[in-house]
Amino acid sequence: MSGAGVPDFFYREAQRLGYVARSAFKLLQIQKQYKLIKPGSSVLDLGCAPGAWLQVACQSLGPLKSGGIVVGMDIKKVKVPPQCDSRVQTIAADVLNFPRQKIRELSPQELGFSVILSDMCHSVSGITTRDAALSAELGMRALDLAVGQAVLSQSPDDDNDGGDEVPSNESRRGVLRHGGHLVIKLLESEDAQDFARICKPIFNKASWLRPKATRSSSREIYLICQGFR
Ligand SMILES: C[S@@+](CC[C@H](N)C(=O)[O-])C[C@H]1O[C@@H](n2cnc3c(N)ncnc32)[C@H](O)[C@@H]1O
Repeated sequence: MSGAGVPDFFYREAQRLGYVARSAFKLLQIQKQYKLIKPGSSVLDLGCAPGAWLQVACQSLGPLKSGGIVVGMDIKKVKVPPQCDSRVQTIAADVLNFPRQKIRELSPQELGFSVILSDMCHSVSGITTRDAALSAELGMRALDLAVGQAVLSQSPDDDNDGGDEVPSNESRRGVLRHGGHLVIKLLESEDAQDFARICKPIFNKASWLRPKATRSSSREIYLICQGFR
């Protein structure tokens, strides 16, 4: 629905095409422009409910015989939606607390994922600074899960003064494969700009996208990071 409660173009299109939510069109646009998911890709979809990105990710893998896998995680229980095949599985868990090693174990041969998508967000309170801080917390968890603390601690934005607990080997290693891609949803803010500063040196390319299906009232923006170094 649109903000005024009137079904908008993307809502009607989602219904017509069998997508469980209009958000499908955001990932469809990302796929059209960046072609991140390829036949055989292993995809981790963080914040996957109600499952529209699972549908688009599964379609992007191509026919069943091309292989690939899509693992969706959400704090809510998610039923694998229609149009998805046996390559899609979902897990109900809080991404902020779920152990990284358990996520790795869900990837093919425990080698990590080739694409990590984070569309996670809290329900918006309307308090701009609070919403931006919560969005940055979820975005930072996605980035940390993907690249690991070993990489983040080399970032010029890392403010670790040496007094923090030394991370275990496990937390130092991310679950994104080298050459892999990461998409993070954020709300526009100063914090969001820090993500680009951190990601530019550790990926071949990092760029911002505001998909056409984003509602005009929303401050959401996606950081598209390609080619993990
Ligand atoms: C905008 S929705 C995602 C829509 C989804 N990409 C789709 O197309 O169907 C954001 C999701 O993030 C989830 N979320 C928020 N915080 C989370 C957390 N800590 N762990 C897991 N999921 C979380 C919410 O439950 C919500 O379902």
